[in-house]
Amino acid sequence: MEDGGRRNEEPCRLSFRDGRLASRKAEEAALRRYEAASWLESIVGPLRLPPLPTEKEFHACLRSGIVLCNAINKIQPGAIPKVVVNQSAGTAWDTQPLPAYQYFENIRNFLVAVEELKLPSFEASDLERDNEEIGSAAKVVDCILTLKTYHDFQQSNGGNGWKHLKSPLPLLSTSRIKPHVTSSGSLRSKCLDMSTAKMQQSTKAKDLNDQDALGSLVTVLSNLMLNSKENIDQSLVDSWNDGKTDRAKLFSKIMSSCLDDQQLSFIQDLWLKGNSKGRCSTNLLDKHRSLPLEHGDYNYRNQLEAQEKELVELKILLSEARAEFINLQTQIQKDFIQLATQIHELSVAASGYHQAIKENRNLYNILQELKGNIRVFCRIRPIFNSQESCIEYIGNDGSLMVFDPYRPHNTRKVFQFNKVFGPQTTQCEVYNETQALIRSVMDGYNVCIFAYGQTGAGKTYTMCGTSTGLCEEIGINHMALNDLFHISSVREDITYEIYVQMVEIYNEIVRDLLCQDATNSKYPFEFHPKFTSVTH
Ligand SMILES: Nc1ncnc2c1ncn2[C@@H]1O[C@H](COP(=O)(O)OP(=O)(O)OP(=O)(O)O)[C@@H](O)[C@H]1O
Repeated sequence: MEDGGRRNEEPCRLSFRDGRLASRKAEEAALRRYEAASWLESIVGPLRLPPLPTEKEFHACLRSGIVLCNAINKIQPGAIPKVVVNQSAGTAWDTQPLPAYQYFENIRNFLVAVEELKLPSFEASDLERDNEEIGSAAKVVDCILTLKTYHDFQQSNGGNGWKHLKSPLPLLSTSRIKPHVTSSGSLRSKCLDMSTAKMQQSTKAKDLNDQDALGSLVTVLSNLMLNSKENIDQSLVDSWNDGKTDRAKLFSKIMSSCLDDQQLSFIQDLWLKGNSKGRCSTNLLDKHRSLPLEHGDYNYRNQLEAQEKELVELKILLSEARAEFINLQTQIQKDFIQLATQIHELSVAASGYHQAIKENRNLYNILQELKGNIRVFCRIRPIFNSQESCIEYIGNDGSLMVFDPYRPHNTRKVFQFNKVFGPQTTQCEVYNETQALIRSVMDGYNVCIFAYGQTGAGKTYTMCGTSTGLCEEIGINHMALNDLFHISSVREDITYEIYVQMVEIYNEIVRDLLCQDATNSKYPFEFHPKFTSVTH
């Protein structure tokens, strides 16, 4: 009552679903009928059936048994020695109907022939006019399509191999299958009768080594399974037909649902022998492995076991490598953290260092200021030839006493300088006294060094050196520039731009010494990227 009540609650939904299912099944049955009719026409000639014959039209065509007998005789010559025909009408099925007993003889002969081929059969009554049993039409179509498959298989393999197999249909489609079906009626019990095939496997199945034969076998088995699809889940059939699912897997699934272990073992033996690449389904392999093997199958089993062993070893290696990788990764992370800490410490130290340098520079420049922003040095040139020296005394404190050699007692004079360089003083010693000021230039201070004296006193010699090219005789200008470039290269954090001008002031005339035009005296002159120096 409750069920009935529930059904009444959703009548539309249930009837719609049922209607869709029925329509789909009817459509499928029509297609299969079309396929069967087309094949029969290709074998026995035109049947004068409409393109999509109804079940009634199809049965009417087959009812005399002439078409079926002719078809089986074509694919198995002599299967039915005598086909009863209407002499007046020839072999056409739709001219004059035969008496019932005559066409019954044809149908009976056909069914016997089919049975001898161990193909799915049906009952003669399935073709009777008043038989409306559900599935009777499908059984006839199944039988014809299996006959078609058998024919295709024969053509592709020269007739070899088929006899090893029995179709599932004799077991399932007709009343003859009933003794084989278990009381539970489960799908697993509805299996192929492979016992005969198993016995013959060692002799004839060995012929199926070649890939084409194996492919055909798969096709045939698949078609058989699908032809007997009342034994298979509708979902599997749908999956097969939609073409999206991997057919090899689907085949394996179908086989698993229709065959028992022994039968699976047989199919698998064939598959393994024909498929050296081992592409067969894993499920089948597992089932195959659990069964006792015949001689010759041990190679496959050994190969499988060796590969499994290698796989296990590879897995162990992989896990070890993975663990090692994780260790390394952890170690690298630790190293990175340590490195980051050290870099941070270094940057702190560097900033402290820069601060210290800055303070140092400031102190340095303060010291220069304290020493005096203007410093006056005196350099005494060596005496040449017969000249007489006028130097009386040179003090370390920058004092200098001179006298007139012609009047030595009355003319002594003392002068005070920051420093006095004697006649033996080298260029380097003179530069050392000015170097501290020159370095202040690099910290932004303005510095001017110039030489003053009478003609021939040694101004040019001191500032520019001589043209001998000797290193110890280069002047203060060159040494100062060397020093400036050295400091700029050491202080990488500061970019310096250095320009050079060389000017002569002589007789109140200013002249650019680096200019191509020596007469140019228009001041200010263009800067040259060398150094700046002024001589007097
Ligand atoms: N300290 C020194 N040691 C050796 N030779 C010197 C020294 N000073 C100058 N001389 C030499 O004395 C000569 C005259 O020097 P210099 O040309 O430098 O004088 P000046 O002051 O530049 O003269 P002017 O004003 O006429 O240009 C040069 O031959 C020079 O080599």
